[in-house]
Amino acid sequence: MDVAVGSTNPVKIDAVERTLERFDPTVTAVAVDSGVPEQPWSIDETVTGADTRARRALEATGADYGVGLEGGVARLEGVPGLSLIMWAAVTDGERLERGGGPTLPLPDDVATRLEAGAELGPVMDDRLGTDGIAKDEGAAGVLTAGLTSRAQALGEAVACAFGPFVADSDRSRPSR
Ligand SMILES: O=c1[nH]c(=O)c2ncn([C@@H]3O[C@H](COP(=O)(O)OP(=O)(O)OP(=O)(O)O)[C@@H](O)[C@H]3O)c2[nH]1
Ligand SMILES: [Mg+2]
Repeated sequence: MDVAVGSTNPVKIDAVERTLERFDPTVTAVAVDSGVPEQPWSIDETVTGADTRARRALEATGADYGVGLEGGVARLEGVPGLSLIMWAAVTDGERLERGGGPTLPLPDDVATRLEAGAELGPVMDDRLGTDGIAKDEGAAGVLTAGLTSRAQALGEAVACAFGPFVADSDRSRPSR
């Protein structure tokens, strides 16, 4: 199975490789433009970024599947404060399916800086004195003290978006 990922961020490649391990995939990283701002600010923008990355990765390679992963922030109805969200899109060139990853609360000082126009990765680096945390454990790892990691969190989104292509549709349908 050939899978093209619309990013060169190693953490996104890792998320796809570890999630699809059972299919022994050949995973190719493709630099594409997400078509949305570097820091998406809504579910809509985040999902659109994931969709565009998936389509462009597939177009650029002719792989079996294109995968797009996008991180964003959003104020969610019923959830106080600013949330970190992540979405995946998978396409085989005909259909496109989407899946969401975990949602994390962002600390108020981080939210304030994002509201002023900053991007999450650099804000986290500045706060921690690190360089490139988004390519490593990510905000998801830091804000959970390692209980999850960015690769693991993104992997859940990949699994949910990939499911419709590989699940047995009869068995996955609820029986009645
Ligand atoms: O979903 C996430 N989970 C995390 O744990 C995390 N830690 C940092 N960020 C930041 O979120 C912004 C958009 O992310 P993003 O999808 O554009 O990724 P990216 O910029 O790292 O890679 P890419 O654009 O080269 O593919 C960027 O500022 C990332 O640094 C995370 N996003
Ligand atoms: Mg980015």
